Parts: sequence; C-alpha cells; structure tokens
Amino acid sequence: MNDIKLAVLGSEGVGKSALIVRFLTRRFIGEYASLTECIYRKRLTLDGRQLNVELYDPCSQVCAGKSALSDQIHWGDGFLVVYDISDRSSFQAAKNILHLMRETHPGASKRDGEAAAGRPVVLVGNKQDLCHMREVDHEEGKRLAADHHCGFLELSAAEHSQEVALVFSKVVQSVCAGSKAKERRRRPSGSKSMAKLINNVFGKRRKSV
Ligand SMILES: Nc1nc2c(ncn2[C@@H]2O[C@H](COP(=O)(O)OP(=O)(O)OP(=O)(O)O)[C@@H](O)[C@H]2O)c(=O)[nH]1
Repeated sequence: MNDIKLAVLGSEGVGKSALIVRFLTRRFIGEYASLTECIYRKRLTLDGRQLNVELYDPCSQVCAGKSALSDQIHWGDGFLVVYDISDRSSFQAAKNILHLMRETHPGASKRDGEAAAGRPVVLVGNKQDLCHMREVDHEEGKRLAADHHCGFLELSAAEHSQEVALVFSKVVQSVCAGSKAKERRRRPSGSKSMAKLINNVFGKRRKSV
C-alpha cells in the first residue's frame, strides 16, 4: 500500500489543523481557517518506501454529526483522535468517536493501536502547554486509550514539533505494517504458492501402488 489516508478527528478547536500544519510545515501558526474541510497531501519516505499520505482535516462546524463521522471513519486507514486536555467536553467527544469506531467495526482487532478493524488509532491529548488549566488527567486519557486498544500520548502542537512528527509517522508505519500483515494472510507463502503452480501445470501427483 503506497497511498495512505489519515483522518484527524476531534471536536471543535482541539487543534486538529494545528497538528496537521505542524506535521506538514514544522510550524505553529496560531490561527487556522476552519470553515472548510481539507485534504492535505504529503509524500513520505519510510523504510525506503515512497508513500503518498492524505491527511483529512474535517471542519467541525460543517462536518458535525454521526453520519459525517461515520463517513470519516470509513474513509481513513489510520486515525488521530484529538482532545484538548484543558477542555473536558472535548474529551467526552473523543470518547464518543472511539465508541462510534467500535460500533462501526465491532470485530475490531484487540491488538495495541488498533481500535477500528485493524486500522491504527492514536488518542492525542493536545495543548499540553496548558497543563495549568488541565481538566483531563493524563491517567484518564491513558485509561480511555487502553479501553479502546489504541495508542495514547499528550503533546502540544504549539510547542512540540518532534513529537507531532513522530505520532503521525507512527500511525503511517502502523498502517503499512497492518497492510503487509493482511497481505501475508491473504496470500499463501512463496513456497506454497509455487507448489500450487507446479501442481496446476503438471497435474496432481498420482499415488503409486
Ligand atoms: N495553547 C495551545 N493552543 C493551541 C494548540 N493547538 C492549537 N491551539 C489553538 O487552538 C485553537 C484551535 O486550533 P485549530 O487547529 O483551529 O483547531 P481545530 O480542531 O482544527 O478546530 P476546527 O477546525 O474548528 O474544528 C487555535 O487558536 C490554536 O492556536 C496547543 O498545542 N496549545
């Protein structure tokens, strides 16, 4: 898989655009246009592989509601679910998104970082620089992530350039690893498929009497 779709989800004002812009430009700008949804594109080289990454930044005002969210969940190969550590209501919204992911994909894998049917999810507590106004404990975030078998970290789009880059890269890496594993499960191993091919060409071996 060389085309990877990542959706950054979360309620209004949690810093979705700030995280994406930080990842794309390494800059924190402060104010972002938020009246339209956007898909950004970035080419990445990971383990020598060229990847085309699409990043979906929904517009919370326009794309609110369960059906829009379901569409976003179906669209993505991997997800960042973001809340603002200084805003409890945004944590509740993140919880609702994770619940909806579980409802949408009841057979979701129980492996770490996979809350949506083998598609990696990381729960991100943003605005860590506002910890003096904290409304959501680190432990609460960690527990919610564990309940939903997804990754977790707190960071600040305003202050942490490396951490932001790392979390996006980690999701991309997990998507690639997941798709490779799926591919392996679908295809028989090299020697087995070669045996099958030989069998098809020369016919089944007859038992000697
Ligand atoms: N202090 C602080 N402010 C932040 C951080 N990240 C984003 N913000 C601010 O939070 C506000 C909302 O950020 P956005 O990136 O527009 O949030 P959003 O989730 O994309 O918002 P919508 O598009 O309306 O859904 C802006 O004023 C940002 O400057 C952060 O890490 N720390």
